[in-house]
Amino acid sequence: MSSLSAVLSEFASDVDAVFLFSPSRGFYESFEEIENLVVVAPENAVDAPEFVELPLEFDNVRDRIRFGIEGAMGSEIVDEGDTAACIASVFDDDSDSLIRVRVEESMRSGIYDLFTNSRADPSVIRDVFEVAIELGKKGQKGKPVGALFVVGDAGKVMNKSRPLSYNPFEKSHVHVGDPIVNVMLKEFSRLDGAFVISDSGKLVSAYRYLEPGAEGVDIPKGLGTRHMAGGAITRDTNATAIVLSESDGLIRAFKGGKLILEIDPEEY
Ligand SMILES: Nc1ncnc2c1ncn2[C@@H]1O[C@H](COP(=O)(O)OP(=O)(O)OP(=O)(O)O)[C@@H](O)[C@H]1O
Ligand SMILES: [Mn+2]
Repeated sequence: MSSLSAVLSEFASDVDAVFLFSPSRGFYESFEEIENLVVVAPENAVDAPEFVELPLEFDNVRDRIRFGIEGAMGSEIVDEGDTAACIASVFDDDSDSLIRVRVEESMRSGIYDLFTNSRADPSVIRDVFEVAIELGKKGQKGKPVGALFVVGDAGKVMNKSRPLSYNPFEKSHVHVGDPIVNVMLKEFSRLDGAFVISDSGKLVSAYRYLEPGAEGVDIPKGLGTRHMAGGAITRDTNATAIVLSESDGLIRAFKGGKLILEIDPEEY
C-alpha cells in the first residue's frame, strides 16, 4: 500500500505549469525554484516573473481558477492541452488546496479580457453581469425579459443617445451592486431602451434610445435592434455593452463594435 505522500506526489507530477493563487511571500518563496510558476493575484506583491492580474477576488474557486488560466492563455504562458497544478485557498487565507486542471480551448471565454480591458471598474462589470444573469434565470414575473446595459464612458454614451421617457435615476446617486438598485434595474428592464452606467458604477440613466452610427459593426446575423444598438455604441465610445436577449435568453457582451462573449445564464 502506498503512502499518502506517494499518492499526492503522483497527483502533482507531469504538470506543465504551477499556478499559485494569492500566495503569501513565504509560501511563494518555497516554490521559487519550480519551473513554469505563475502567480495569480490582485497585485504582484511577490514580484513573480510570470504574473496574471486577478481584478476581482472570485469567491468561487472554480471561477478564480478559470479566470487565472484564461489570463495565462492570453499571455501564452499555457496552452490548450497543458495540465496545470493550481494551488489556492478554499477555506481561509492560507493556500490549502491543490487542484489539477486541464487547459481547454473552451476556457478562452472572453471574460478575462472583458474584465481587464474595459474602461469601467471590474467590480462594476461583475455587478452588471450578476444582474443580467439573475434576470436571465428568473425573467420578470416568470416571463423572459431582455435588457441592455451600457457600461463605462457614460458622458459619450449620453451624447449619442436620447431619452425615451423620464429618467428615474436623474439626480439620484445610486450604484450598481446596491441591493435596492438591483431591484430597480429588474423592474425597469420591462421598459424600452438602455441603461447607462458610469465607469464607477453610477446609474446615469434608464430608458435611453441609443443612436450610434451603424457602419463598421461586426455583429452576427440574426440578432435584432437591441444587439445592433448595443454593439454599435461600443464602437463609437469606449463603453462595454452587456445584453440579455429576450428571445434566446443568452447574455452577450460587446466591445469595440464586436461580440466578445456569449454565455447562457442557466450555466451560472
Ligand atoms: N437603439 C436602441 N436603443 C436602446 N434600446 C433599443 C434600441 N433598439 C431597440 N432597443 C430595445 O430592444 C428591444 C427589442 O428589440 P429587438 O427585438 O429588435 O432586439 P433584439 O436584438 O432582437 O433583442 P431580443 O433578442 O431581446 O429580442 C426594444 O423593445 C427596445 O427596448
Ligand atoms: Mn427580438
